[in-house]
Amino acid sequence: MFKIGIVGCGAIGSFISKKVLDGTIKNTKVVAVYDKNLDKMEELSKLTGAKICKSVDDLVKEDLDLVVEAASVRAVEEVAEKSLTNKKDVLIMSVGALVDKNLFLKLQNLAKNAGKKIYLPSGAIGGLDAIKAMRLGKIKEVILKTTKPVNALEDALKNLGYNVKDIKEPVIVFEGDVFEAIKEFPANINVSVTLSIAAEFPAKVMIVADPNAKLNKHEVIVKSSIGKLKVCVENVPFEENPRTSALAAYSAVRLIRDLAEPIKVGT
Ligand SMILES: NC(=O)C1=CN([C@@H]2O[C@H](COP(=O)(O)OP(=O)(O)OC[C@H]3O[C@@H](n4cnc5c(N)ncnc54)[C@H](OP(=O)(O)O)[C@@H]3O)[C@@H](O)[C@H]2O)C=CC1
Ligand SMILES: O=C([O-])CC(=O)C(=O)O
Repeated sequence: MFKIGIVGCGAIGSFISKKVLDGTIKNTKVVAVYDKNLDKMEELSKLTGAKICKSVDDLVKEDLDLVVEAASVRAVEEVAEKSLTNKKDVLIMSVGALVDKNLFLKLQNLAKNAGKKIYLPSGAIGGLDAIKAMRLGKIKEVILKTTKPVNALEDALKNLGYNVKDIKEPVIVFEGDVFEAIKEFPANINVSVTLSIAAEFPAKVMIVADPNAKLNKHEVIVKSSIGKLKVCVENVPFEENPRTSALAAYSAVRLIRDLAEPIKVGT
């Protein structure tokens, strides 16, 4: 039996758990959960039978094959560092944290020394398989244009001083590099960091708030010496958390399920 611990019992953590329970992810059990939100943690524990942990320290001491971080950019350093130090593989959803080169290198070294893996799912975008291959040529430009409904961007927009009720037509609310993008939209644009890590090239990012949009749209463009890639995904958002695309959670489910598969498809 493959044993998982989950930090962050929100939309993605709960979805992964349901896919363990319904057998989409086979021979697997969610054995431990942790969340700073007690209600969500208790709810997920009730659903899965997993042990409620008092802290990340408690969770990583359990007998686990994989720790899933599905909490927040701010949680990543503690969760990943403690997982690897305690000889556990870790899957990171809040990939945005890895925009910090020092953290990226620290975790990479910890993983190497522990003989453990850090998994970064494709999340809410597509095309990383091709981009990773293109990277072996010369990457010239990486662009991500994200369009989300206004309510999906609400927290970040309020912090930036927008009165969200005044947004009546599509507005470009951000244009800049991946480093600024994840700082200003930490819960909305993790994908820009995943993309930049896959390409090993910093993405240019544009974020559009569209009051008429119903879907989370990500348009990825990569220009390289090997060719040009254009991928556009239009994702259904989660009801429980409209900031998050369903595809992001499905991508994590697929990654965990594939760990046990003998045949690997895609780069
Ligand atoms: N890689 C990708 O493509 C994508 C990544 N994401 C990222 O994945 C993560 C999970 O997303 P989602 O499930 O939708 O988010 P949710 O907000 O639905 O769930 C996150 C849960 O984690 C809790 N939490 C936050 N910080 C901590 C912490 N430091 N320690 C313990 N618990 C914590 C939250 O508590 P509370 O509610 O009290 O804040 C909440 O219960 C987010 O960081 C999100 O930005 C999302 C979509 C795509
Ligand atoms: O789910 C999405 O559409 C993307 C997202 O929130 C993120 O990358 O943080």
